[in-house]
Amino acid sequence: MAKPVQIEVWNPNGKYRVVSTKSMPGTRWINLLIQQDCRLEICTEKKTILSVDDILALIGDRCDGVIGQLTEDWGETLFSGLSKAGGKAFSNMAVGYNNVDVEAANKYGVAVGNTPGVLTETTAELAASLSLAAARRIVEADEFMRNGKYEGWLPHLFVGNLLKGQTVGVIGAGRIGSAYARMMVEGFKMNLIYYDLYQSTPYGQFLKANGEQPVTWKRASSMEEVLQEADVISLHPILDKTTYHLVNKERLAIMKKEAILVNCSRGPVIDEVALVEHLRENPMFRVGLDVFEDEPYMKPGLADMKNAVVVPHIASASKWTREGMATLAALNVLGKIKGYPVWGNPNDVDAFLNENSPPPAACPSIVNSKALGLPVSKL
Ligand SMILES: NC(=O)c1ccc[n+]([C@@H]2O[C@H](COP(=O)([O-])OP(=O)(O)OC[C@H]3O[C@@H](n4cnc5c(N)ncnc54)[C@H](O)[C@@H]3O)[C@@H](O)[C@H]2O)c1
Ligand SMILES: O=C(O)[C@H](O)CO
Repeated sequence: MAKPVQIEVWNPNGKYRVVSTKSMPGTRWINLLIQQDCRLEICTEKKTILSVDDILALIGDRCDGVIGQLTEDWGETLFSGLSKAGGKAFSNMAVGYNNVDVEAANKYGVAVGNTPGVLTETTAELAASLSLAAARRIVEADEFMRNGKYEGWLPHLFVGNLLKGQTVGVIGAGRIGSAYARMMVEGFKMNLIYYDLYQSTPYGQFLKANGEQPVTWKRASSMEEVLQEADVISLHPILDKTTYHLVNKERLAIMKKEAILVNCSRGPVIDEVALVEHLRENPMFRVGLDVFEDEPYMKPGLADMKNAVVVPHIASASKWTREGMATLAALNVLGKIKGYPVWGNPNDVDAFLNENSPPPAACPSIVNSKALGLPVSKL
C-alpha cells in the first residue's frame, strides 16, 4: 500500500478527477480544468522527483487523467495503475517524452500528450545564450570580478571567440534547432551547416524563399561533416536509441580544438564522461550545457571545468512559455476526458494559447493518436 501524498484540491465536487504531479506556473490551466467540471488535485509534496509509488498513491482508485513531469518514470506500472483507476489521459508538461514508455501507454489505451511549439523560441534563446556565454567566457569573467581579481584592462584578459562569419552547426534541425539557427544566422551573420536524420527543408529554404542569402547554408550528408566544419555546434534532436551518446569520444575528437558545443536537448545525447576528458585535454574547447546525463547529477570533474558553462535544465523557463506548457498539458488531458478530437497540426498550437478566447475543443498534441486511432479535429 503506497504512502499518502500531500495534495491541494480545487473544485472538490467536480465530476472528473484530474491529478497534477506538480504545481505549474500560471492559473489559466487550473481555471480551464475547473470550468469544465474537473476536480483538480495538485501534489504539494516538497520532494523534487516523485517516485512511481508516490504517483500511484496520487492516482488512487479513481482518476480520469494525470498531468506529469519529465522527471517521472511513466512506464508499465503507472499506465496500468492509471488504467485500473479508469484513466485514459496522461500529458507530460514537456515537448520531450523520453521518460514515457509509449508502447505501454498504447497497451492500456492511454493517450500521451506533450507540449510542442510553445517552448521553441524560449529554448532556442537559451541555446543562443549558452553559445555566447561559452564563446565570450562570461561565467569565468563574472567569477573573476566577484573574487576581486580585476586589476585593470589587459590585452590577454578573457580572450574568446568572434562569432560573425564563423560557421554554426545544428544537429537535429526540427522546431528548436531551426529557431536557434535563425537566431545565430540573422543575429550574428554566421554560416549554417545542419544535419537531421529526417528533415529536408528547414531554415535554408526559408531564406531562399524570401529572396535572402546573407550567409551560406547547407544540409550535411553526415553528422561528422557538421562536427568537422562548424565553430559552434548546438544539439537539438529528440532522445531515442538513434541519438543516445550521439556525441562520443570519437566524434569529439574530430571537432575543431576551439569549437563550442551546446546541449539543450537531453543529457544522454552526449557521453558526459568522454566530454569531461575532452574538456580537460582541450582547454580552448568550450561547452554550454543545460542538460546532463544523470540529472540532477553531473559526471565527476565537470563542475571543475572552467571551459564549461552549466545551468540546471532551464531552457524552457520563461514565464510565458511555462504558463503555456501548463495550459497545453492540461488541455491534452481535458480534451481526452471530454472525448475531443486531436488538433491537426501540433506545430501550430497558438489557438490554445490565446488568453482572450476559449481554446478549441481539441487535444493540442497527442503523440500516440495514430496508434490509438483517435479522430483528428477539422477545426
Ligand atoms: N532543455 C530543455 O529544457 C528542452 C526544452 C525543449 C525541448 N528539449 C528537447 O529538445 C528536443 C527537440 O524539441 P523540438 O521541439 O525541436 O522537436 P522536433 O521534433 O521539432 O525536432 C527534433 C529533430 O531531431 C531530429 N532527429 C531525430 N533523430 C535524429 C538523429 N539521430 N540525428 C539527427 N537528428 C535527429 C528529428 O528529425 C527532428 O527534426 C525535445 O525532444 C526535447 O528532448 C529540451
Ligand atoms: O522537453 C522539454 O520540454 C524540456 O526538457 C522542458 O521544457
